[in-house]
Amino acid sequence: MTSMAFHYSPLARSAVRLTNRAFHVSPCKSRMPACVRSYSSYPGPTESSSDHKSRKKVTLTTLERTYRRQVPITVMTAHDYPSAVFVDKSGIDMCLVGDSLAMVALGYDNTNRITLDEMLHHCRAVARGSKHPFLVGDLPFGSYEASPSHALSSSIRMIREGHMEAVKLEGGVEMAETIHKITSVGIPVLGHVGLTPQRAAALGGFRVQGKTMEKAKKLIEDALAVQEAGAFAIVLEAVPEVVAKEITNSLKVPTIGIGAGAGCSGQVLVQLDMLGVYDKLMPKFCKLYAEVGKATIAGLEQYVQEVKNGSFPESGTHTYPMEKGEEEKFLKWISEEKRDCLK
Ligand SMILES: Nc1nc(=O)c2c([nH]1)NC[C@@H]1CN(c3ccc(C(=O)N[C@@H](CCC(=O)O)C(=O)O)cc3)CN21
Ligand SMILES: CC(C)C(=O)C(=O)O
Repeated sequence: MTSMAFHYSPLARSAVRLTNRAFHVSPCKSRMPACVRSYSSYPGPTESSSDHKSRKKVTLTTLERTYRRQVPITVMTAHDYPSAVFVDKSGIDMCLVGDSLAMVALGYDNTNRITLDEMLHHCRAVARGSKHPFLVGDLPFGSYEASPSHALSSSIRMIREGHMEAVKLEGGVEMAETIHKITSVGIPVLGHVGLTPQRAAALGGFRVQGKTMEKAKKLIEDALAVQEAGAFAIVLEAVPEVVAKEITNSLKVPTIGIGAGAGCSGQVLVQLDMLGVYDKLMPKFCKLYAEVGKATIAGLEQYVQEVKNGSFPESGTHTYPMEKGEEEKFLKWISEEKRDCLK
């Protein structure tokens, strides 16, 4: 496709050049639920600060408006129902079922083992939990590289069987024809350039990309090709801050950075990393926002201790009574049975 060849020139950059400042978004008011059912000792879920009940569904139009207003787009991964509910409740704009789940949720050493069928299983669970964010499913390794039509059938499955609204795929200039094919039938595509983990072996591991002038130029060409092929946004993973900023300024679509600095139009992190759950790998770019892993182990250890010493479960609190008067009758019958047995 000759039309897909891009030659970057800093002078020919898009007119919609955005300055990426830190934008202050006023927090939504928090509201307690009017009525909390309490038929068990579990008090029920509480409302988060983003007041998810009154939230509108995020669509491509919403995302475009957010980008135009220069408000950073928030993206977070989810891989199952509870992690999707957390994303939904916290006011995140876009929920990504990333193939990093192969590592963080399934324990593989890289992302290439997971199949499309396995991804679809996780995507459906996420779709059940995340009702407001825009939903993107990652096309896993092997499900889109062979040909544009192979990629299109995988994308259709992602929408129909995975209940996602868009797909993400890794690659630059070489994937432009594929992205064009998918977007031309109305399936939104999120591009992904820079460190593309599915190609980690060829890249020599999970390495920062675009560290030399020549490699940075190639990244800009890749991003422009992905944009021109119809991607609605592009993930920039592990690229120097200055390069990510320049790519962002060159594009008419938002960039979603991960390890790419604050100059991007939005940010994404892997949920189990930023919550301090996954402990095998912690990329330099990841900030720890909670220590859920530590809290979980402390909770489990206390449970072990209390079961062993008999303080859990507590009678009356975690137990069920018989109907009124039935316990006495039952105990009396038991003692009579025992007496009969001893005869
Ligand atoms: N749990 C998890 N979090 C992720 O963010 C993530 C995955 N898994 N798996 C797929 C990719 C791989 N990612 C990674 C993993 C490690 C580094 C990392 O440690 N990079 C080194 C720099 C190496 C170099 O100099 O090139 C670093 O210091 O951050 C970066 C991205 C991001 N993705
Ligand atoms: C980190 C994001 C961008 C991703 O690709 C994933 O979670 O797989």
